[in-house]
Amino acid sequence: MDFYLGIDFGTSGARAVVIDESAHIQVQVRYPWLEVDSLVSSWQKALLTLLGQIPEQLRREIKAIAINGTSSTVLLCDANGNPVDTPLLYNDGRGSIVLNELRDIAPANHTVLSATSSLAKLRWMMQLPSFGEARYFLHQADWLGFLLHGKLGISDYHNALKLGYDVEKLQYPEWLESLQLPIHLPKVLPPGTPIGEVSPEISQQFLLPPDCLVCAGTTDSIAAFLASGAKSPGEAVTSLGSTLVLKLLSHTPVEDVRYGIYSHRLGDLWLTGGASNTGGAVLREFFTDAELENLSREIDATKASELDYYPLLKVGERFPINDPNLPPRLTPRPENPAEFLHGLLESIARIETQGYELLQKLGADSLNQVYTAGGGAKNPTWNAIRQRNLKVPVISSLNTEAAYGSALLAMGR
Ligand SMILES: Nc1ncnc2c1ncn2[C@@H]1O[C@H](COP(=O)(O)OP(=O)(O)O)[C@@H](O)[C@H]1O
Ligand SMILES: O=C(CO)[C@H](O)[C@H](O)COP(=O)(O)O
Repeated sequence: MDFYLGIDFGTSGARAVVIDESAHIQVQVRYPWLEVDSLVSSWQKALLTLLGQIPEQLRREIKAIAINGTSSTVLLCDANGNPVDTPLLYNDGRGSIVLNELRDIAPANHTVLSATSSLAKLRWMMQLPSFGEARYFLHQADWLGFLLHGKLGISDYHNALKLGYDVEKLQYPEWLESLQLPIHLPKVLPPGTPIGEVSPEISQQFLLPPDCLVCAGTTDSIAAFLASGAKSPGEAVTSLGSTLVLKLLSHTPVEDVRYGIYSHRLGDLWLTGGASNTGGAVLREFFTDAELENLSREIDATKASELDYYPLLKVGERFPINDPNLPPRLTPRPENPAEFLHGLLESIARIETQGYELLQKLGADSLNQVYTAGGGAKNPTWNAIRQRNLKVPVISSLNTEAAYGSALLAMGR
């Protein structure tokens, strides 16, 4: 029997899922980030540890692998694929200082005109002393794929969107090519396209078949969409992970950088959406997962909390307000922890609702139901609060793990 491996590199950790030809899960393993390592060494350690945790008899039958990373997490590498500096994570807003320069280069209202876009990060990185050694600009998923197949500088059009890649014409646009940037931008393939076989070293080290294919990957929120089972325009997936990410499947794309809205291509349809900096990471600042579960049970989801927060860990928001200077709003904080949590869950639900209303106002298909992915999906109280705000059914996903979606991508689904 053939098996397929999906690996999700998220904010709080990495996860791997192996499925069989009927998409049934055979094994799933997790690797939480440890503070001790540098980013790239923790990514590499996670990749190799997760591979090693898959039972040998399954590894020997894996036919294809796909990896998703967090979107617009980027790094510079030398000619051998060695990172030359620290990566910039998806929500890093240092690109804000180059936005005026980008506005003179890119078309008005283009997705790259965000402080956290991959192109803004690249322009910021160009002033680093280490840039002189850099030969490739890669996304997290591209570099991790390279560790397995050994081919440097290959990406997918989901990860490449925020670099400025034109996902309608399937090419880098003229205005970007004409910059003649002194670095290789990745070659871009459709997500799930086989890039090559695992390297002989990886095949021998992990007893993977020599002809095991590594495929072009995707981003974590799109992998979560693929995992959910959503298929028809009007269906949406909200990723309630460390961040809040919305994806509403539509017949037409929507792009409006004023609100941090962009659209990913999915076959001949479009995943309209955006990624907020609010989400589970803010909850984790105040509550353990066990406290979230226990305190949520004390909340009456039929009643709206009067507390009106904008839950952020630090200054800066991407969507539905695209403002690198937006401050967190987390007061007044009630004595009762359940009341405080109710305010946080309700406020994040209001941001989610505002996001979907904006997408529909700007031309996306009408929302008819919302699947949920990520760690927050397991909270029935939150799902009920969200359903009350969204006024459409909030239903359970086929699978809430992005790694399952990447395994489906590897299988060619
Ligand atoms: N019962 C719960 N209710 C709400 N949120 C939860 C619950 N359990 C975990 N979470 C949140 O899920 C998040 C982790 O989800 P996950 O999908 O692993 O995130 P990511 O992929 O972004 O790292 C944490 O930030 C945590 O706050
Ligand atoms: O918030 C994030 C991390 O979880 C990423 O930005 C997320 O992947 C959203 O980006 P995209 O819509 O391109 O997938």
